[in-house]
Amino acid sequence: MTHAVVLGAGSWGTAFAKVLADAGREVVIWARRPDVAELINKTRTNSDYLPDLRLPPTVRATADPAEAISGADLVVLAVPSQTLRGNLADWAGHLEPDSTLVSLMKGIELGTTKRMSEVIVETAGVAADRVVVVTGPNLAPEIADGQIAATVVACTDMDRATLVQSSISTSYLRPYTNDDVIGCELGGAVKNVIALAAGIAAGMGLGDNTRATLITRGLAETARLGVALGADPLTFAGLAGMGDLVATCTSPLSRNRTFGAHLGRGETLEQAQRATRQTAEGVKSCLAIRDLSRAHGVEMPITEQVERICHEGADPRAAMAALMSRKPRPE
Ligand SMILES: NC(=O)C1=CN([C@@H]2O[C@H](COP(=O)(O)OP(=O)(O)OC[C@H]3O[C@@H](n4cnc5c(N)ncnc54)[C@H](O)[C@@H]3O)[C@@H](O)[C@H]2O)C=CC1
Ligand SMILES: O=C(CO)COP(=O)(O)O
Repeated sequence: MTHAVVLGAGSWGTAFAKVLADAGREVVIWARRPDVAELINKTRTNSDYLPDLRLPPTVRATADPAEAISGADLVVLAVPSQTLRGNLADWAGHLEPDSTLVSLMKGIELGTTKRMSEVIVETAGVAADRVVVVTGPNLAPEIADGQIAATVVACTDMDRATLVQSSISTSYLRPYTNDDVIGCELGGAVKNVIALAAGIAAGMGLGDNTRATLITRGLAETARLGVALGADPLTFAGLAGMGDLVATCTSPLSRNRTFGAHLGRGETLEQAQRATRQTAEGVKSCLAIRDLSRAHGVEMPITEQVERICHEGADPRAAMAALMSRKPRPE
């Protein structure tokens, strides 16, 4: 009997394991720390990340990747974007032939400016049509709590997308298939940077007009980059675009938005990092997205300013002023 493996026992990996189990799959979670695997097996909880979640009995955990991966037909990757390449290089030898690789990551790789599915294809040596991206407005604590949401399952092979769709369909999560992998991945990665901007604005005491402006103009720059990279512009009006952007820019549960709020209150990057523990992907991805946009001659003014605040010590007020003093142009 095959099982699904979730590699990464953080917030989303753990909540996603519950989704798979609720949809009827046997699930093995790989945790980096043996004590986390032991805690999950003994108490059905992962209290560091999702203290209120109780995992179903069809989920078990291990810290041994070979044991977790062998026999799995569905391999879900839920580690930070910037460690994926190194992690997968260690794991690739254990993959079953023709298993489906599911990416939950929302980031762009530093240095290479590659999307996560590209990193997976390259590192695992698998065909692109074996890689499925799951992305949408899916804040882990709400999904873990069984609150209703929808998501997108993107793959160039619709049969594989449909297979993953049925593996994660539950009474509270409604997955839609999509064949625009580029657009879906960009929507997920760039919204983290725009959520940082929304958090920075909130931390500065700016209100709802500012947030709506950042969401809307953030979506415009995401779509501009997407089109330059071959995405379908309509994707950005969907769950992987607007949907995720709204959830992340408005929710206090978002780690990116929360991180931004620390910066907006005048803290340094190091102070914000000390105050927040979980992965805020936009902090690193903003550099890679900025590089990607410049390489393709696409203007991304919000991303540029977020990068300046995060990595060049720019003052949030000066960054906002720079955005407002740009040359007037039609919408
Ligand atoms: N948390 C959420 O609500 C959602 C997160 N995502 C995405 O899922 C991905 C994973 O994020 P989360 O689970 O939320 O992050 P997290 O910070 O909650 O957990 C990350 C996990 O990766 C592990 N990890 C850290 N460094 C590692 C390394 N070098 N090697 C292997 N494992 C390492 C940590 O121990 C932890 O278990 C991110 O790309 C995030 O953008 C996507 C949708 C929702
Ligand atoms: O991707 C997410 C919701 O869809 C989670 O956002 P954060 O990583 O900012 O918490």
